[in-house]
Amino acid sequence: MSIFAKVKPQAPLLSVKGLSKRYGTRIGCTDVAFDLWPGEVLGIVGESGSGKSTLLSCLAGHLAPDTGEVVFATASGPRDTLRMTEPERRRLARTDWAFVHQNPRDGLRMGVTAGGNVGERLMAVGARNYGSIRDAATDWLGRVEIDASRIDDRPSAFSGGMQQRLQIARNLVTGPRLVFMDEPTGGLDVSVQARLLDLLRGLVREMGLSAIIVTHDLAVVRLLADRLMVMKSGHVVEQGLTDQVLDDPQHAYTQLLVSSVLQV
Ligand SMILES: Nc1ncnc2c1ncn2[C@@H]1O[C@H](COP(=O)(O)OP(=O)(O)OP(=O)(O)O)[C@@H](O)[C@H]1O
Repeated sequence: MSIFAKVKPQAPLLSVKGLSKRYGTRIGCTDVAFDLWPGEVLGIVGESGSGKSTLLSCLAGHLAPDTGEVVFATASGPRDTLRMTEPERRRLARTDWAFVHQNPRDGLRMGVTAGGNVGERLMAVGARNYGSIRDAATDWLGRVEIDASRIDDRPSAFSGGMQQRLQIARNLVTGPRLVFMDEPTGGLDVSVQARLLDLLRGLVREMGLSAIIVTHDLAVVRLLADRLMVMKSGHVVEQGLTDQVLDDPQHAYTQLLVSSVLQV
């Protein structure tokens, strides 16, 4: 291990303060605040309707919150992404961020080949050489355990697990600095989930990814997340190191969440 490995970076990658979103009188999420440090994986858990998706959508710029700030460490310094122009935010989403949807159909272009799905993301950030784009696509298909012989197949010919792995390749090929994931293993068979989780864990470690993962599955955060945030009725009720929160939950709701899983 490098002697620098344990030195904390000087600035958070993402710094969120006072983030709130209402739908009319209903609370989506309220007064959310946290820092995400480079290389850190944050899990957001909570029951259905607790505000996880609302929060993730606000963080990723898909939904405008009512109040708050989401400061990202851009290459030219910290910027509040909520105060960026739409083209600026779109550029950031293309170059620095990635978003893995629960349903791969929302994150893939189903009419484009597997190789095209990966390659077009490289082209969007300026790659032009056909040969090296195809090489990178082949390499990434291999990294997500899709046989190179499938490069010219469309995702519609893939299984659900393969589609999700292709979506991950499409998102990671450009080396994003922050990855948002919305229930990345949801909707898959248990054995397929386990394999995908294993793959994701390998990639997260190998690439030193910073990620925010929304899930209702505590096994996913146990394996992937360094830190955990527990939400209930739009509020963050507890946050801390994943093992600490899961092994010694302080809030009654977290205790219930953890014990209900253990009883299954
Ligand atoms: N478009 C919308 N219009 C009105 N209310 C909404 C809308 N989207 C979400 N809500 C409400 O906001 C609250 C938080 O919902 P959200 O979808 O963020 O929760 P969640 O934790 O992601 O749930 P799930 O795990 O079921 O996806 C809920 O009360 C929900 O009914």
